[in-house]
Formats: sequence, structure tokens, C-alpha cells
Amino acid sequence: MMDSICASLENIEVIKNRRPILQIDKLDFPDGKITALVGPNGAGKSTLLKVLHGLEQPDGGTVYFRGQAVGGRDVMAIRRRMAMVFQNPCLFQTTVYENIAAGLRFRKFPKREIEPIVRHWAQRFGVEHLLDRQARQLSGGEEQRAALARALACKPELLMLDEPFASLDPPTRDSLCRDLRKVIKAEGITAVIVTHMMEEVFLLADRAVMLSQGQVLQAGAPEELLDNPVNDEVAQFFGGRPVIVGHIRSRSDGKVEVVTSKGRFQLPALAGDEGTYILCLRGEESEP
Ligand SMILES: Nc1ncnc2c1ncn2[C@@H]1O[C@H](COP(=O)(O)OP(=O)(O)OP(=O)(O)O)[C@@H](O)[C@H]1O
Repeated sequence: MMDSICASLENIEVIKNRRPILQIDKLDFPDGKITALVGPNGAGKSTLLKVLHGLEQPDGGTVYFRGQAVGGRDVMAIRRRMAMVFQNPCLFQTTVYENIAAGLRFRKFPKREIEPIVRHWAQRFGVEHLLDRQARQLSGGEEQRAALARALACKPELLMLDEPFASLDPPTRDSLCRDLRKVIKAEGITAVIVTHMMEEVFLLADRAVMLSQGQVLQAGAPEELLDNPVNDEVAQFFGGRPVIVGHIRSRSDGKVEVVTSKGRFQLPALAGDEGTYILCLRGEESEP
């Protein structure tokens, strides 16, 4: 069955200082799927997100949202159906509660409906106990959780994330990634995440799109880019480290069977595993 498409870019061109920084013939964002945008610094990832979000007007081409060309007076109405979360969460200088409620107030939700929605999303992202706290008194991980709750409270159809976890420590990043995937999947949201971290690509994304110099080099399942890269640049980006990705096939007696493209592995079950294992291989120490 064909995937239905939430948003797409067609013949998009963005030019800065007479230099093309984004040239996309066609790129679809399928409904309910999480797409990771990856690529080296300056590849055009953030520009692509801004074009998709209507924050940046392309010099050529068309953005479609649910089959409708985005432009003119409709832009603001369509942008309200999307949400963006940045690396710097940019919380308002007020309480966590007011931050999560902000979009709902803006959309003129009735007062009595706001509180249960705020509590629901605060609880989904583990910040319910912080609702009365001023945003400036949060840790980086708590800030990002509050920013995600704020973004999701408005039920966006398309969620865009620009390196949302880049400044978090690995365990915080890992737990937030897993929570985010659960929430996005449960809500059926379409998401696009810009990231430099391979772990995030494999933990979060259903698809990966590799950009370089403003162009799409390859798009497909993350494992496809890892196992069958179209060129050296993709191979180096995805295979720069010896990583094998696997999915849990079965569990028994505290063990899991993980199926990978390189074979099956019996491994001890890890707390919090959700079905995806990333096996990183370390070279054998040579004897002196
Ligand atoms: N306003 C601008 N004027 C001129 N050049 C720009 C402007 N905005 C972006 N660029 C250039 O466009 C290219 C793409 O930038 P962009 O921020 O989209 O890349 P990126 O893939 O998100 O990079 P990074 O991983 O470093 O965040 C870069 O070479 C950047 O210098």
C-alpha cells in the first residue's frame, strides 16, 4: 500500500549570496513516519526545515502540505498545524505550566480545557512535578522536555526538531529519544528531526535523508543507508564507525535474540530496551 504523504517539497531552490544552498527535486514526508535529516555542517538541513515550516520563502519550487501548495494567506493557518523544537528550547520566562499552555491560549482554547491538556503532556514528558517551576530554573534536559510538551500540546500534524538533544548528556538524550518516539508513534504524528548523532537516527527514525551541499544524496530506511550507501560520502557518514543495527526477535529468560543484517545475536536483555539494539564494535586490542 502506498504511504500517504503529509508534506512534500518539489523543485525547491534556496539561493544565498548567489550560491544555491538548497536544491531539492522532490522529497516526500510520509504520514506518521519519523524522518531523520542528516549530513555534514552546512549541508542545508536547517534551511530545509525552515522552508518546510514556512519560516523561509524558497527562491523557487513549492512546499505542499496535505496536497495543498503552501503560500500566500494560507501560510499562517498551515503553520499552526506544525510545531518546531530547536536545540535551544527558547522557553518563555514564566512557569513550565504557562509555557505548555501558551499555544493553547494563543489558539483560544476554553480555559477549563487547558489544564487537563497541560497536565497530560507534562506527565507524558515527565515534567508534571515541575509545572510551577520557573523555566529559567530548569536543567537542560528538563527544559527540552518542557519544550516538547509545549510543542505537542497543540497536537501538531507535523513536528520538526532541529538538533533537539545536541546539548544533552548521553543518558538524558537516550531516555528522551525513547520517550519521544513512543509519544510520536502513539499520536500518529509525522516528524522530521535534524541530527548529527547516528544513535538518534537508529533509535528514532523510520527514514533517513542524507543531504550534502544542499542536495539529497540518498533517502531510505536508516539500515539501507548503513548497509547500501549510494556513494562514499554516505558510506563515511553512516559507516564511519563500526555499527550494526538490530531488532529484537524474541525474548526469554532475561535474554533477547537480536536480528541484524550481519546475523543473529543472543544478548542479555537490557533495562528499557524497546525493540532496537545498536551494536557498536570495538577493535581487538593487539598484544604488545
Ligand atoms: N542567511 C544566510 N546567508 C548566507 N548564507 C547562508 C544563510 N543561511 C545559511 N547560509 C548558508 O547555507 C548553507 C546551509 O546552511 P544550514 O544552516 O541550512 O546548514 P546545516 O546543514 O543545518 O548546517 P549545520 O549542521 O552546521 O547546522 C551554509 O553554507 C550556510 O553558511
